Amino acid sequence: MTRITSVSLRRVLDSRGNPTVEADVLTESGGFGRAAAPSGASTGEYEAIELPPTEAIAAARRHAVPRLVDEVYAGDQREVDAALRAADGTENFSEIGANSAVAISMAAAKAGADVLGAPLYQHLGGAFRGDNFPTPLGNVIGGGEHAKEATNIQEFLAAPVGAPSVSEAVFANAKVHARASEILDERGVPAAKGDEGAWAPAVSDAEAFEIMEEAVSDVEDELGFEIRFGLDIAASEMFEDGVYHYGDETKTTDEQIDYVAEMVDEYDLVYVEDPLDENDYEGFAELTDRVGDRTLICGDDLFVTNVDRLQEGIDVGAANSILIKPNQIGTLSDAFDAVELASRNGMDAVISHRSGETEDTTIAHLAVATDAPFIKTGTVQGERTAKLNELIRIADDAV
Ligand SMILES: O=C(O)[C@@H](CO)OP(=O)(O)O
Ligand SMILES: [Mg+2]
Repeated sequence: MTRITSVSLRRVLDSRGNPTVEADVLTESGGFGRAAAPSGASTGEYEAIELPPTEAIAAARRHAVPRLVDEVYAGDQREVDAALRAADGTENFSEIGANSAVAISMAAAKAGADVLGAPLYQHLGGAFRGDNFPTPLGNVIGGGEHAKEATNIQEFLAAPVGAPSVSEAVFANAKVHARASEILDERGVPAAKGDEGAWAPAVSDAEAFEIMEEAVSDVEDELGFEIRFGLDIAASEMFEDGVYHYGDETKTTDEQIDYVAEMVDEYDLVYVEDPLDENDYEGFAELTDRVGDRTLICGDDLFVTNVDRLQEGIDVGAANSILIKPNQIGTLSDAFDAVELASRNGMDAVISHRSGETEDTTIAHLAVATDAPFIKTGTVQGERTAKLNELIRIADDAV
């Protein structure tokens, strides 16, 4: 039997040194699952609500735990997540906190997998899951909300699309990260690291494009397979008073669309996330119309893993992919619904970490379970390598 017999919650450290919620779920037959909530810095306006961990834990103990313990089967994820929603009673988890909800949802999934003796990706993806692996999008240079005084564009992401295996892809991104450091050195530019372990040099976006192009092509030559790159512009963070702010310069929406379209062609970008403000479905649609045949235009803050917002986007052709972050919506069931709606409409679903992370590896399993073309989960740094190494283990049948 997989009935949940205990849910315990505690505060643990995240990678920024902030407290976050960790959940342990135990079942009648001895199944065990543990998971921790990640946390964003460049959060979308429409994300589910993250409460201060102490409050989220107290509220979840009061409202959610009694609805789970002795009531729900860990293997029945829909039932677990419905109990979380019922316990919360709001649209956006403002009562128990999306951080408590997602930690419990993921921990229950792991307990369910444990009971079955199956790896999590198989429990979530089913026996007839494909045998594809996601290409890791690796954050190599970044700024925005993740590092002060660095690039305006939040993330420059290496994408080893031609790697023959997930392991070679992971190591390729690490090489691009190392090569970018050498190039910065050659140019005499010192660089600290941002929240996700990307280099955070005080260079212009134009210079970051050059460095990425050089780093990617050097590693491509060395390894002999295709490596491209992409961006998370996180444009909502730049958008104020109707214009996009690049330091002292500004761009109107039309100029922003032209700029991104030009960069897609000049650098053969494989992926562009949040090129426009989170409320600008029309701008997204125009850009997708212009370049969506040759690159992924991905909605993160635009869709916030929410099926209603995604449906709005589908109706106007606002993007051709969606970023999936379980904590933006609060449960794995909701995240799966978003993946399903996207794929029914011919859109790609890309699975993603947050800038504040823990050693939790759930998203590696989620990416394999959902057959995601890409997973965005950093390049180096422990909380990022936890997921990358888990992908290697999954490919090696070692989880
Ligand atoms: O914008 C993003 O895609 C993420 C992760 O890279 O950042 P944050 O978690 O700060 O929202
Ligand atoms: Mg983003």
